[in-house]
Amino acid sequence: MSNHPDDLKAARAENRGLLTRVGLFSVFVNLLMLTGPLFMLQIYDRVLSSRSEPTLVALFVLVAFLYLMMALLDHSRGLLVARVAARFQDRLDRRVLGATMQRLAVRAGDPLAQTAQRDLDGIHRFVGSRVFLALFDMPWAPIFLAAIFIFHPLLGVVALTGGAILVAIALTNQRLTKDRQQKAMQLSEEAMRLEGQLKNEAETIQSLGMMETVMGRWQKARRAALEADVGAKDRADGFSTTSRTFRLFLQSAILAAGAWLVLQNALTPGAMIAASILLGRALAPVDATIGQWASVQRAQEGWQRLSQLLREVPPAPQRTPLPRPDGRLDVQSITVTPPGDTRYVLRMLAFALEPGQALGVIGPSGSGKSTLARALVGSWRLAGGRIRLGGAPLDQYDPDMLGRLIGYLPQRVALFEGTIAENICRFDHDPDPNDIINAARDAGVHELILSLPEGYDTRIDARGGRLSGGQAQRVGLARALYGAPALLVLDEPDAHIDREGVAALDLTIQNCRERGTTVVVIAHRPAALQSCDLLLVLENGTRVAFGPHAEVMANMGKKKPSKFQGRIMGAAP
Ligand SMILES: Nc1ncnc2c1ncn2[C@@H]1O[C@H](COP(=O)(O)OP(=O)(O)OP(=O)(O)O)[C@@H](O)[C@H]1O
Repeated sequence: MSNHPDDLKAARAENRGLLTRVGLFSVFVNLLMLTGPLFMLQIYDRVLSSRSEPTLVALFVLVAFLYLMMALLDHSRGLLVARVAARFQDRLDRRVLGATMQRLAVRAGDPLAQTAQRDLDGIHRFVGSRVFLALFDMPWAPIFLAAIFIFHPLLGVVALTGGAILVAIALTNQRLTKDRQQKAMQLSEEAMRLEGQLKNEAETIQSLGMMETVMGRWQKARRAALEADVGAKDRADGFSTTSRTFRLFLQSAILAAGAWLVLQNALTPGAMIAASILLGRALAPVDATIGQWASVQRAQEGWQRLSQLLREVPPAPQRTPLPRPDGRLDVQSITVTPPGDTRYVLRMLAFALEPGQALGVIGPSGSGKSTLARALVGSWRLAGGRIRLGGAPLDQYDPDMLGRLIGYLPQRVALFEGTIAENICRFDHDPDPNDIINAARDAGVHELILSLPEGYDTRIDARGGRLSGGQAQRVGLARALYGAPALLVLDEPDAHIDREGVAALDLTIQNCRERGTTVVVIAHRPAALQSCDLLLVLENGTRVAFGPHAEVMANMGKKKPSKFQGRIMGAAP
């Protein structure tokens, strides 16, 4: 567990000044709430008995002024909490999305990361709402109840007993609705996740004729979420109605008790009415909180989940900027386990490359090639060993800087909504157009981009838009080459390309090598590895051969060929 300061608490502390003001305004608003009961007292006990019209007018003007003040203060605290909520969200937006991305990059589908942004929204909505203000009014309930005691102890006892019953209803509500609400939220999350997946894979679903079945699955998930939601709402509504009705009944009960006391000449009619109003004021925040309990709970649980996520994904520490490294790559006995897993997928793997060398990595499916690529680009942490680039361990580089030093073409190329140029320069704020064009030239995709209607300014969507799989992969290669990285890691760059594309790739690797860029290429087809001077063979996460390309191939040929070796040796370029 990290010992970095809790981001949520820090964001809350930043708003302490505003929240203190909300508290202060709440003091005055609650004091001004006494206007109604006091007015009532004066009308019944002073105006009606003295039959003085000037007193009535004076009191009325005073009351109008006090109510105006109360409205202004209440509105001001409403404005303040809206700003607190906005500031809180703005302070945490980047941090939460950053932690979400960091977590999802290594643990796809992580539940904490999936809900993080919605949790932050839930807190934002709660803090900016009236029910949040009700929490500031809550401490005044005992004071109002004590004031009722001053009128008459019997009224105080009625009010206190009623208040205790209402609090008991609130606590029971919390205990009994919690599980249902959690279940409803969880099912709704699942349905939303499924919906997101369906939208992303709409094309595949349609072409595989899966529309009916997946829609059925989705509808089942939605119905389950709806049913749970209705169940949770039913129970919450039951409590809310009980609490509201009981509060109204209590006001009548206190009026009845007051009337009885008036009949006994133990109380004035003004005090009877004032006590009833005071009771209403005292219990209003409890009632409001019960009515909006779902949003209170959502915010509370969201806070806990967010707090756990931010604790588990601390912000990247500030690194002393290192000088730009050369392409020396030293992989020192690394052991890698996939995030959230305990299996070793790479074990004690070691090799070293000099600037300008190119290493081809081959091995059967599941042997750990992509895992090596992820470890080399620093996206998967090492369980043991070290990787050094230009002499410095990868974790000593600033992550963004590392991203620029290492060009990476993942197995599944993901492009982003924007122009081709923006995609190549990774949405750099102030890119040098020459760097973009050079990267595209190096990737052999410049001519192709020029042939598009708007050239480099052609807009594409997340799926590549009008680009074919092979074209998207070459744009991905240009993106990897942008900024002349010190190390280039290509994971199956030949997956979607034809013979011509393979020749272009070969040229790209040669050019990189001449510039001193170290290249690691993972490929199934030997043709894609022609310009690699070294070969690494992986099997079951361990190194079974490493050395000059020709030597490794020759040795593999001498051994009794395994199914995989046979494929590699026999495959035509
Ligand atoms: N995110 C993950 N979580 C858990 N295990 C994983 C994860 N990604 C890969 N693995 C496991 O790690 C092992 C190595 O996978 P890797 O993707 O590195 O193989 P590969 O050699 O690149 O295979 P291929 O040639 O099919 O792409 C496999 O057994 C795989 O099941």
